[in-house]
Amino acid sequence: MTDIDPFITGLPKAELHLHIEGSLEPELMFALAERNKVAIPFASVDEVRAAYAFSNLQDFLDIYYAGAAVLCTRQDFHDLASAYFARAAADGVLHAEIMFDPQTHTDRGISFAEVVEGLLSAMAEAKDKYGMTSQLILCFLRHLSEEAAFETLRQAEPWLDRITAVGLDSSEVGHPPAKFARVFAAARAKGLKITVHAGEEGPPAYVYEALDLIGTDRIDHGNRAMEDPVLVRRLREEGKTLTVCPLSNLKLCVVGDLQQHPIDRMLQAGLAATVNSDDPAYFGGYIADNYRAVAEARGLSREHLATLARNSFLGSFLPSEQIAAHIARLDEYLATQAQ
Ligand code: HPA
Ligand SMILES: [Zn+2]
Repeated sequence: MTDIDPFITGLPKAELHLHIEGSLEPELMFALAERNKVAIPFASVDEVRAAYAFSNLQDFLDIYYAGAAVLCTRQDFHDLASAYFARAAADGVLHAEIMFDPQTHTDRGISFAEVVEGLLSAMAEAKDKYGMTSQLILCFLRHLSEEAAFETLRQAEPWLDRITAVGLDSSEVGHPPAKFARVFAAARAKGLKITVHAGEEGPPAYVYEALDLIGTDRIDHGNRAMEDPVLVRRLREEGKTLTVCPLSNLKLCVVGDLQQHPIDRMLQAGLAATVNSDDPAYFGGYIADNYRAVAEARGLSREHLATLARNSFLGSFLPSEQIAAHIARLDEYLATQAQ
């Protein structure tokens, strides 16, 4: 433990890039497999953890979708999210924007209602227990068709007042944002915000498509935007939030090691970068672990860390009064730390 550790844990922050299915810890995976009588291809928790050695995004996704098969009932989704909120609260998270992948579940015959109602009840509980605010981001799986995404948006209709945004995730290369331009336009017309995974493994061209063809409000990851100075200038000028996930980048070999992670170069370039956990149960750390990992590897100062936390509130989909209230908490915290 270094003296930066308690500063990071206590730092008020928002988590903007978290796949709730990616917070399924092996212990809960086993408990749910038992509860639902679902077979999983692992004999023990240790065996599950040993399987978490990935060389790219697809390696991870194959295991991640297999693990999600234990999630069947509203109670399962509640328990999953409840465990995440407890962990996030301990890491100083005041606000969490939770991505979920309905198609992973509806394609197995689980109803959209089971998934979303379980998540919503855990969100209400997190507000009561920790005062944590949260929002839902419905993600379309980009390896599936445009038609399937439209069908998912249709299924979400009764809950659209409780879903804040739509996102795009899963296998990036070969599935450019352009494939979903029409479904995002339909979602936008229904008042939903938009965030798109782009530039994790895909080229800068996919980031341009997310901006130009989808009008995305945020970019999830965005690492490869750093290859294109014109794109970097545009992201800065438009104040686009990037939801960066350092331990994910390490585990999926987007960076060779954290010493090469671009987070401080992003800040240096004036980009609205944030730090997030992506799939914490699979990548070896929750949000504070991600802050700590880059703080150490890149020698980030307290000012850098405070900027990342500030960016997380500013980039959230909360109404401006709530953003201001969260930032006031951050400023109070920073004032106590300066004494
Ligand atoms: O990092 C990711 N990238 C794309 N899809 C995902 N689904 C969960 N995590 C990810
Ligand atoms: Zn992600």
